Amino acid sequence: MDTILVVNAGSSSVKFQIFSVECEGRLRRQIKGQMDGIGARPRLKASGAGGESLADRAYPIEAVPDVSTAMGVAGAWLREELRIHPIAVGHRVVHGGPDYDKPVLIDHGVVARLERFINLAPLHQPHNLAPIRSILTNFPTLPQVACFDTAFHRTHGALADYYAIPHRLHAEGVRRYGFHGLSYEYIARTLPSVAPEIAKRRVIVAHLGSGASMCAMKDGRSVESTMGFTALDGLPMGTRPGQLDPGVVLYLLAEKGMSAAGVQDFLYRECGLKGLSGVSNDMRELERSEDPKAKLAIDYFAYRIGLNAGMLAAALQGLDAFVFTAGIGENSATIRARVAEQLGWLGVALDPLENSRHAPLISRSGSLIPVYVVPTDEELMIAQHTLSLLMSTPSSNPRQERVS
Ligand SMILES: Nc1ncnc2c1ncn2[C@@H]1O[C@H](COP(=O)(O)OP(=O)(O)O)[C@@H](O)[C@H]1O
Ligand SMILES: CC(=O)OP(=O)(O)O
Ligand SMILES: [Mg+2]
Repeated sequence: MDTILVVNAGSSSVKFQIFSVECEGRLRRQIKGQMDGIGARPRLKASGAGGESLADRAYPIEAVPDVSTAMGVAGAWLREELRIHPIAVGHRVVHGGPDYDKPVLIDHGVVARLERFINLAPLHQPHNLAPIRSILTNFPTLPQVACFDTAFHRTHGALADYYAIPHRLHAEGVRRYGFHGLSYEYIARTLPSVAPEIAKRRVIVAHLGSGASMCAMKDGRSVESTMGFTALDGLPMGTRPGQLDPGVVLYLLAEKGMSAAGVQDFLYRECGLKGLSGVSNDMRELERSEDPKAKLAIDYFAYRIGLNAGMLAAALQGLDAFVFTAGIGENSATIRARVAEQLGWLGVALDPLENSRHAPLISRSGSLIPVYVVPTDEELMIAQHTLSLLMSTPSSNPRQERVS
């Protein structure tokens, strides 16, 4: 059986999936797993196509100290115990910079170019590149494909690409990229089947997970996004503040004597829902908490989503539908209801029963703007890109280069 391994490496976890390549290039998910708690309480969990558990193993902290090691452990489990030898590996890479507007076959030159963006995505890029390097070293002939979070947004116009700073900085890459593009691309490709009446129209998609952003889409293409040069901008997130006056950064540097590295760490790890609530970065815990600051963090999250939706509706010059996706968007009826309240002025009216059931369409029949919940699937998107790139690049010839 020909299989594709998909790797989505985050700051403290490595998620992976195995897809089999069926006839006519169809993909079927065979295994879904993750190694999380890296550096704290490492645990490998995996399930098969029917949801049955294939592994649930805890490791001592020193056995899995980093993402690279985690990838090695998960890879050894797939190869040695399940005898899986993929024909290719597809990776999520968060930052592709100005040059990559589509997935690319990886070689050492590509890795060197992507290393330039490590400081622009410090929570993600180093972890995205670690498994790529480790596979390049250990299986140099195994084709690897990088799929970028930024690529989907490269269709946005020049006005959406600029900051009001001197042109020379734009020329060297200081631009508004936007992220979560693999998720938005999946939603754009899925809308024609789940909601054909709005797929070609003006849609705001809210990807609300640990990282959170919104994308203004028209005819399935990105027109605007709340994220910019880095994945810090826009909505408040688990540990990132979202939109922030750059004067705050100057204050931290000049008045608080923080170093650049200290500010980076602060902005990526200490702010957002965690900083504002002082309780947790996890929305489930905030929803359970009685602490008034947890309530404030939830209010702030919903308020900022409402404000940003107004901005994106202006970019689209109107709005025909709103879509929720990702961990919070797919699972939290409470947050969806709070966001819908913020969008009431646009004519959004939720159906509480459909919302509590996480139905695909959660607005009332009279709602001026229909509201959908569409589960995202970044991994399937990566597998599809990987397969099509392999098929269109004869030199990568996966069947000849299979590792055994
Ligand atoms: N049932 C739920 N209710 C509220 N929030 C949830 C629920 N399930 C997951 N979440 C939230 O989803 C977020 C993680 O989303 P996810 O898309 O998996 O993020 P990432 O891929 O960036 O790690 C966490 O904040 C988690 O609390
Ligand atoms: C880009 C980004 O914020 O990704 P994630 O939501 O996976 O942290
Ligand atoms: Mg994510």
